[in-house]
Formats: sequence, C-alpha cells, structure tokens
Amino acid sequence: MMAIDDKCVETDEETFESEELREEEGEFSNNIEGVYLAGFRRSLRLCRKRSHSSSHQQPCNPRCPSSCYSTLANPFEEVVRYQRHPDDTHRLIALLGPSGVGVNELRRRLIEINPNTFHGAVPHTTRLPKTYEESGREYHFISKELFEKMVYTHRFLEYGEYKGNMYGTSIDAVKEVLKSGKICVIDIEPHAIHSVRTHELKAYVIFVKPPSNARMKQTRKNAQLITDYYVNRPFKVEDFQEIEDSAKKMEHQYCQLFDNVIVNDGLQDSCVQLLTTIRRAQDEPQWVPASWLCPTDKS
Ligand SMILES: Nc1ncnc2c1ncn2[C@@H]1O[C@H](COP(=O)(O)OP(=O)(O)OP(=O)(O)O)[C@@H](O)[C@H]1O
Repeated sequence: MMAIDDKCVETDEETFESEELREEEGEFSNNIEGVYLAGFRRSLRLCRKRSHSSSHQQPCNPRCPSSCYSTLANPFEEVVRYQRHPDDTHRLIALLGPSGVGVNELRRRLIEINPNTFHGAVPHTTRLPKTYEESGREYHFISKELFEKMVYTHRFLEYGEYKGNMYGTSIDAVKEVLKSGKICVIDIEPHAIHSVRTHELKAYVIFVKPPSNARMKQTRKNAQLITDYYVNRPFKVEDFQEIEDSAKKMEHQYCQLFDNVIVNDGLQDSCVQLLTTIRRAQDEPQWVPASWLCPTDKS
C-alpha cells in the first residue's frame, strides 16, 4: 500500500512562453527539416496559465487548481508489481518539473539522440498552419468546433488557450506513438498527472528536479532562459530561487505520484540517467496502481 498525502498547496502561476514568438521570428522555420520534427517541443508551452487537464475531479478548494480531490478521497492507493510484456506497447513517459529546470532540453535531447526509439505526441491546435507546417507533423490543425468536441469527450490529457487559439495534447496522439512501437515522451503540468496515470497509458512519471542553487549557477552559466517576450536571456539568481521554490511546492504536493526523480545537474549525466530510468521503466518490474491491472472503473 502506498500512502497518498492529503496536502493541497497553492501553486505558482506558470509563465507564458515564447514559442509562438520564436516561431514568428523564424527560429523553427529556419531549422533543417529533419530537426523540426513534431514532438520536439513542449506541447503546451504557450498556454500554461490557462491549461486544463482531462481529469474531472473537483478541486479540493477553490484556490487549488489541481486534481487533489482523488488523493483526499483516497488517501491510500493499492499497488501491485507490474512487468510490461515485451509485446505490449511501451509505457508513456511523462516528464514534469518547474519551468526552467530543463524538462524540454532533456526531452529534446532524448528524441534527438534516438529518434527511432523515442517520439513526442503531436499536439492539436486551432491556429492556422504556417507555410512550412504540415498537419500531423508539427501539429494536428483542427477547427475550434472539433477541438471543443474533443474537450467535451475528454480526448485531451491537457489543453489550454494562447492568443485566442487552443492547444492540446490528445490521448490519441500519445496512443499513435505507442502503437508505432516507439516510446512516447511528453511533458506535463502537475495537474495532468492524474490524466496520464491510467490503465491505458500506464504512465511512468519522472520529476525533473533542480540541483542546489550553487550548482544551478555553475551549470547554467552559459544557458539561456526562454522568456515571455521576444528574447531568451541568461539566468539570474532570482530565477534559480524561483525554480527551487517551485520544485519544492511541486514535490510537496505530488511526490507520491512520481515514479522517479532526476536531479538535472550536468546535462550529459542527466541524459544518461533519464535513458537508464526509461529502460528500467519499460523492462523491469515496477509498482503500479492495482486498478491498472484489474480495471473496474475508469482507470
Ligand atoms: N543541466 C543543464 N545544464 C545546463 N543548462 C541546462 C541544463 N538543463 C537545461 N539547461 C538549459 O536551461 C534552459 C532552460 O531549459 P528548458 O527550456 O529545457 O527548461 P524547461 O524546464 O523546459 O522550462 P520552460 O518550459 O520554461 O522552457 C535552456 O537554455 C537549456 O538548454
């Protein structure tokens, strides 16, 4: 039996990010075709502030945007040992961490290093495609009506709005990658953990944690933080503190649902750790909710 904490901590508002702006600046369009693969980018970078998950539990209080409800209602979760059969689809790999910690960098490298093994889920959007974009590659471009229908029929793991357009990661987009035999790697916001921890996706949740402030300062000396407006900029001391504070809050509220934690200190080491962790998640026995193996409800 695994204890589930019943704390409900108010989370910081996430900041918008500049993917769209960078796209408009031509950063992505200038990339060579092979590099600009769908799923390389975080699917919901643009719409964090207004993103939702598909889990429909009631929040435990009006200030708590997350789905703590189930952990309050079920303080214990029965778990069983599970070993994926080699013929079964892979488990979904869900990465999460505070903004700026390096979730996207790790995911991007993982896919870049081994594109035959790993792939991201192609997000859906209601915005119009740019000239160089192809539906099903960068995004699935769909109408607002269809997007809304998908929301109502709970087809999204997460969705949100940015500049009047909707963006979302669908369950089917994840399943498409899994059906192809690849390992689907996505990044999620904490409130979406419950949406991915299902019998169908059997997500393995990895929390990307920052190292100490001193190490962050050292390792991020030449790194650029992706900011809201137009330009990336070097990290400031306040950024490290913000990342640390945000990580603490996430960990405090959700650590019971993490399958593993990777401290993103040196990039190379973190990539190796991530690879090893994912291999183990797929090939070695792991504790999973009992409901995944004997699904009797919506799990
Ligand atoms: N271990 C590391 N060492 C040095 N630089 C790193 C490391 N991890 C990430 N970075 C750099 O830090 C910056 C922020 O990383 P990244 O964009 O992946 O953050 P993130 O967690 O996805 O947050 P956000 O969604 O806000 O971008 C990038 O410039 C990235 O290259």
